[in-house]
Amino acid sequence: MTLSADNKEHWKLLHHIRLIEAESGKEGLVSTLKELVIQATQDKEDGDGKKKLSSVKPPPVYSSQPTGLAWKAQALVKDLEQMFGITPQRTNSIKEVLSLPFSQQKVLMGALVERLLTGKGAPINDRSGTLEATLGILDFLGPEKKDLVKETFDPLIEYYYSSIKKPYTNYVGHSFRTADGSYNSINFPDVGKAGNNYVRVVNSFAAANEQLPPPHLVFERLLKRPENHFTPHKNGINMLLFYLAILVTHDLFYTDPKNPRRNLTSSYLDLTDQESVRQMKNGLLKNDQWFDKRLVIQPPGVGALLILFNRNHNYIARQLLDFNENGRFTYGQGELLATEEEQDEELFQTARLVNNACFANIITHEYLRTIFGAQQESDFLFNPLAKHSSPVYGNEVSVEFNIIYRWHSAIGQQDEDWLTAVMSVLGAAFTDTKRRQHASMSTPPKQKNSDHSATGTDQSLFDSFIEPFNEHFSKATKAELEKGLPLAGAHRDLNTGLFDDADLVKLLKRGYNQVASEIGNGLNVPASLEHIEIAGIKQARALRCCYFNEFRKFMDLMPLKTFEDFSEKVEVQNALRDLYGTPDKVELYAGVMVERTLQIGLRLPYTMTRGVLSDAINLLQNDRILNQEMSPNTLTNWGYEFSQGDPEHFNRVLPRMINIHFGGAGSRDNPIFTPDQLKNLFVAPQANNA
Ligand code: HEM
Ligand SMILES: [Ca+2]
Repeated sequence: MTLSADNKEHWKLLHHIRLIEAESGKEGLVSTLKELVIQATQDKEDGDGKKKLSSVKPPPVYSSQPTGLAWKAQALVKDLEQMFGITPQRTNSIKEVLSLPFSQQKVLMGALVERLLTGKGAPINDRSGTLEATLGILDFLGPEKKDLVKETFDPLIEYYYSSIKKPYTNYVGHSFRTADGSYNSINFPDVGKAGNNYVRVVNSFAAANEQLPPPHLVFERLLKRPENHFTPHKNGINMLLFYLAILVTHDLFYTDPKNPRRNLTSSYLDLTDQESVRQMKNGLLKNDQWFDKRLVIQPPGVGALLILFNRNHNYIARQLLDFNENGRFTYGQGELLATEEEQDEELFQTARLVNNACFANIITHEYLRTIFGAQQESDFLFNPLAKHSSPVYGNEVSVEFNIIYRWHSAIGQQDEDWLTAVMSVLGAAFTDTKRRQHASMSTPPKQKNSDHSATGTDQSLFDSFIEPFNEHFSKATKAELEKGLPLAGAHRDLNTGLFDDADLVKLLKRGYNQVASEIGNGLNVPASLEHIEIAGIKQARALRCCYFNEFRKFMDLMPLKTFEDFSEKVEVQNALRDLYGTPDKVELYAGVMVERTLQIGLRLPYTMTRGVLSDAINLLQNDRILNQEMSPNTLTNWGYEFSQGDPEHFNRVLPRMINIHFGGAGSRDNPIFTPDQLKNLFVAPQANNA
């Protein structure tokens, strides 16, 4: 009998053999295997007349298709198995394999082992008999075949070993976040912890610029928005998006007023610092309260948005206890939780993670989509968490990202006016603060990367602002202030401490209706931020940040060669020339702010975009909790389901949160946001209709 291309089975086999031969470079395989097939066919015809080659079943359809050599080997081995009947029962066929020259045995065994290992991305069918076949063959090998055993088994040992990743990244009992962000990485528990120094990502090796321009000139000539020169955002992005951005940046950056190298908050998107506003009962937070006093001078819509998360936490905690899945929140004798305190802790931590999952949902479904210019109701989803990673190192924010995340140029007209008013009241206190801060920059750098002596976050600086601020802007009564920090334009119920839903919605709407400013090209930062920006420039210098072009090179971007490449505004090009002389001497702070912008979505300057995306992906993928604990197992079935968003809104959770938590402000006939508005919350309505 000869192999014939007319016979479907033969043809298929020959085809596989040729492919394997071509890819493996093992010449002579075809002829040897041909002989084998002939023998096998005769064997079948002789020994078992009913079973003709043509009656051999075609290879099964694999539910998932591995690619490349692995797939071909898989198909080949399947065919060979069926023809030879290589099973532990068919020892004759195995002997035939062993009678092959050594080089061909290796190829055949290699194909079998490869078949065992073709799980990359596609699940392995462990019922295929391949393991039995391989072991069946090895069973026959005497000591003279030990090389073949080794070649067959080495990859298997390596394979079995490597399916459990080292170092271990998760321990039982570490499902919850710690208050200060430590132990996010089990292996490097200090990484990303509140109180650490900023990381330096880009080392500078260029000569220092000994003629740095005075910071006030950098602000004046490159950053400051000239009076009455507001440029509305060309894609109509509204301030609500930037309120969300402010929550993100406040969660990641909180420079110690006494030490510009140090970050007082954790480097994870974990809605940090909630411990101090806990009720310490039933896992609840105090009504409409938050910890971070820095938010008081922000546009009040930022506080309203944060309250949305506070209310979300309490809603989640109540639901968790209500459902009490598998009795996991019951306490008492014979229960998992012994005391009411343990119940509070378990509920608090679980609710915190569900809330955190909602925050992550909003980052991927609203924030990143907007940055990229996709509609929120869209199939496009840029989700760095989609494939669960096994983060070893954790995340630590850097001085570079602190700079490229300062989007003060985006501030809209209404919020600019608000800030001008705030600064005119608090200005003196603020400037004074900054002066003290600068004095501390001249102290010699600490060698250690964190200061463990600090306990908690010192907010005393902001305490002095609260009273004059309240007097001028929120006008909360003493009784109201006892219920929590003030918010301009909103009042608390004296019994519950809750703000009025309608007040909060008004504040959110102020952001929703307000078009932001263009961000890049320079000359867009409101004048009232002068002191804040100057402090930022000085901080970047004190921390010896790299040059703008060094940062670009680090990010694999072409350095800019001319000042025309920087900004489209001629006055900015000229100012850069006057202040820095040559493009390579432009400092990172100024460079990222004045650069030309992408045309889509948020229209961020190019280098900022590149940096922010690298940062965001590292932030999300290096967070153990976001990668490994966002499951029904940790969040409960209900909690997980809730955090996955509303299928009717492309799995966004934000519309549901607004309707549940600010529900008192709307009705069926007069919803808080119309269905159309809900589809795109981050484009101002006037721009949306344009
Ligand atoms: C809308 C009104 C805003 C106000 C009133 C405001 C105010 C401030 C103030 C006062 C500081 C200095 C804090 C200090 O040095 O102690 C600051 C820093 C900062 N701002 Fe803003 N900001 C606003 C918007 C934004 C936006 C939209 C972003 C970007 C998403 C942003 C990102 C940052 C960052 C990253 C810092 C550095 C934080 C640190 O190092 O602690 N800000 N801002
Ligand atoms: Ca944080």
